[in-house]
Amino acid sequence: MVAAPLLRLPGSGMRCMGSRFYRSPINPLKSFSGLNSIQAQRQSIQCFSTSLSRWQDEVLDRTRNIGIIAHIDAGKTTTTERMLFYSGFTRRLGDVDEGSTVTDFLPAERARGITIQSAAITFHWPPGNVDGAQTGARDQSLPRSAASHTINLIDTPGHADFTFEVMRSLRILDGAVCILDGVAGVEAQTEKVWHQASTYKIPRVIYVNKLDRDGAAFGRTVREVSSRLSVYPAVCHIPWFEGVTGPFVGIADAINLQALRWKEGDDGRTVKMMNLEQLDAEEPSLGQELRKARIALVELLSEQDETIVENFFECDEDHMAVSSMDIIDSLRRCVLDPTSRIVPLFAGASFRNMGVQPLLDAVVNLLPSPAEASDPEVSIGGVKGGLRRLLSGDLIVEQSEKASVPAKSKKKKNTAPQTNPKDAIDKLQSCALAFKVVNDAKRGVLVYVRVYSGSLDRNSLLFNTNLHLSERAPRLLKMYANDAVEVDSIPAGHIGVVVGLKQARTGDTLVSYAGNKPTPPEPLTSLQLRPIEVPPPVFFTSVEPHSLSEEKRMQESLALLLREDPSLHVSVDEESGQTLLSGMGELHLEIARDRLINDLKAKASMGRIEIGYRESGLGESSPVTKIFDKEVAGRRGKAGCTALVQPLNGEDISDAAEEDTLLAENIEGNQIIIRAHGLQMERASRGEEESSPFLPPGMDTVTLRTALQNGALAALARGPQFTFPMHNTRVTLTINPPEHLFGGDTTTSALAAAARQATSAALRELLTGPGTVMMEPVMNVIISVDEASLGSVVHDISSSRGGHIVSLDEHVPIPGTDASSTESIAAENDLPPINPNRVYAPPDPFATQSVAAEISAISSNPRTITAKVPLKEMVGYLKHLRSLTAGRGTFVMSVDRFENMSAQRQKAVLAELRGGF
Ligand SMILES: Nc1nc2c(ncn2[C@@H]2O[C@H](COP(=O)(O)OP(=O)(O)OP(=O)(O)O)[C@@H](O)[C@H]2O)c(=O)[nH]1
Repeated sequence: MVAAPLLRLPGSGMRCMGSRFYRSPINPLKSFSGLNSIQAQRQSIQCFSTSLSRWQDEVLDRTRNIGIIAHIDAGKTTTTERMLFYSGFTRRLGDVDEGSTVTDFLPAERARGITIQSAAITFHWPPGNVDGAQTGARDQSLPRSAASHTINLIDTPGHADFTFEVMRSLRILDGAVCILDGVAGVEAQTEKVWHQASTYKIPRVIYVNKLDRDGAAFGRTVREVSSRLSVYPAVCHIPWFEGVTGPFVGIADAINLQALRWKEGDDGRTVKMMNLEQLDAEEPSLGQELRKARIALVELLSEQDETIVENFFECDEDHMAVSSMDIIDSLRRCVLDPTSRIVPLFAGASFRNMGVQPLLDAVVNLLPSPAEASDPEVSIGGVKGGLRRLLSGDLIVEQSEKASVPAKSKKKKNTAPQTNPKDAIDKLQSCALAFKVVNDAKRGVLVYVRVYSGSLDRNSLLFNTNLHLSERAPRLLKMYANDAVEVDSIPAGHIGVVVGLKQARTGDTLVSYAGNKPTPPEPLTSLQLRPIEVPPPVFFTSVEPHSLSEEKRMQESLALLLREDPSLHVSVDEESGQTLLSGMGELHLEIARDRLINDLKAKASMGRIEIGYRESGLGESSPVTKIFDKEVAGRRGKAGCTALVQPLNGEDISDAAEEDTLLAENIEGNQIIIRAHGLQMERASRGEEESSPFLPPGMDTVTLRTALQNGALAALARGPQFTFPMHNTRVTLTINPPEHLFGGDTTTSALAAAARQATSAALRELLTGPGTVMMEPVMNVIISVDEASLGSVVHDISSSRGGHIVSLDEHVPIPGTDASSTESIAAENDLPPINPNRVYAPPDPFATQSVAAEISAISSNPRTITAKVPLKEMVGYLKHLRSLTAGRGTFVMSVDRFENMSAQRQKAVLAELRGGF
């Protein structure tokens, strides 16, 4: 008996899902009426300024900046495509396998069927416009999904090579949907991204996808969530398998006590919905299970949330009688509470067009608006804290106190004069993070920004605190995947695009400020939003232009690639003149090659992808002085300096700072110290350094410093024995002005050349003295396996691959991705483990007795191996792991550090390199 007609709602039918099914008591169209719009207009005329800010607050309240995170292939792109379709954004369903998706729009992404770049897309859910006509105080008796919301969706890549890209996207999200593959369960990459999201305290909901596939095990996945992600899954949906063991046809919803059945083979807009009684008639066992799920949900929430306990008592302790609104509110409180371990969990099969609309409702109902999101971390002049504290002035006061205490041995004269810190913060007009740079064939370079405070206006001057330069923002856009709408400003909490910036790179902080000075007042110049560390590259390849005339074009394209992706590095081998591109993984470089050659049309070819070994000195050189005196490009240049190289044994940078230190910096695994004895700087009346009798006319200390640093870096790029870049090396350059500077003859190129020659000579000196050693990248590897394969995997790692096991079943922080993740994982580790057998999960219909036993062994006891293994031994490991674990094993890895190689290993690797792989 069919209890409710198959629904095909009028028009596109797309609005119906998000709205009508889940905000049952109202007519969704009513709140969008023209009458409301006229009233809103009148109100805005009466009290423009207050209503404008209220309007902005309301718009912000109806905004969600969310991301989708998951293991590779869990179905992020497929789910995103459905979201775009149901929201009315696209008219047809994109297909990853056909290469017709909206979000993976780069040719390389379409060809490979994977997401490489994050794309930010804006759409509305439920469909409609979020404008003044709709805003107004929210009707508290209705879920938020009763009104249209703006969703800015960042599609993040899932492959481990793009971890940096994931981190970059994560820090601008206010909430996230974590997609799990219902067959594979919780995978290694999921765990990694999950912990990274915990670092930024991002509220999450979980979506178990692919429930239509053979072997899908929803119950097992739920239990894995508790044991491996260390959270309590609040099961809001349970899957509906027709006749218990038949195909997946829909979901039963424990929040609203109803079931949704999608029409088979349809585009997903036609849904049959039924209440509990109707479900009992159609699928009695599912009705019974739904009751159990509702009881479990209310019980779980009661453990965390006082209010739901009161609601429960008001309903005479009847779990079924608690209203769906009370449950949604309770879930929302738990999701937004950073101390809560409850995470709502939903079910679906995006590819079969099932489950996506209720997931969108969950995004709107449960994830935070930008105003509710956690305070983003900033650093300013060496002090870290929340942006809100900065804006209140507290953080900047703390910073100025710190800056005014002179470091014991630090030279004070380089610090710029400080304005009153409160004045500086008053001058801050907006603060934004450039989270993505994309080269668009039609529109040029697009810089995606998330605005955190104030409003980024068209034509404003933006100071880039990473590059220390200002750029004007000539055009602003709101992006809709590949399409764009021009706007005058991007307010706080929103995501948009700045067109026309020539320098800004991914990850840079941009600030605008009052006044017309070229730089903002100190210490705003050092303001950084959510800084992240770029891990060192471990693979490299050479890039060769097809002809000399193509060289310039190739270098421009490489520069653009680097703006897009700061985890790529370009260096030039001084001796061979070869350009080397290095990155995080083989796939990372392959994609870079595709981008360079196919998308940016550089006429160049790339060599073999190789492991990036390093070289390091085994002792100290003696000081080497070089005077460069040559004519370069028709101009005489003369400069000198003394270089000393030493191995770096974990010394802190501050150990090196002395009275005459011009620079002390850690760069790419090395340390550069520059000293200038007796430069005799003269100061201007304002206290700033002005000139020195030794400095050539027009040259300041910054130029001097940069030239010397560049010279040292060029020399460090090539080790004296093995030609690999130097690592773990401290270079100290000393300038004695009367001996090394020669007035007008001292050019920046002469300074750089002198620094390079002196450093290279000091490095060569090592060969006749203590010698050098090759270093190799050693990876921190986390492998997930089942109990049965544990022994063989451990044996393989420790005997065949020369790795050593660090721990079993413990989360070890992954260095190199983010410093603070160490704390967050440690904090997560401190939480008591959750017993998966005490977590509610519906039975898996396809589990036979033996399969069930195996599943329970896996889910109650999945094993995690943490090991340190040389990268060389990990090339092609996935295939091997799969064969050892009957396809179930997964792993993630990141660079731990570079380690000295034994003489024997060094010999073997060199022989292999000479003979080719
Ligand atoms: N059977 C089934 N297949 C699905 C489902 N969702 C996605 N897929 C398939 O799974 C594969 C991976 O899907 P994607 O959407 O590209 O996954 P992704 O997570 O975006 O992958 P990356 O971008 O590479 O990280 C594709 O072949 C999809 O067709 C589903 O619900 N059921």
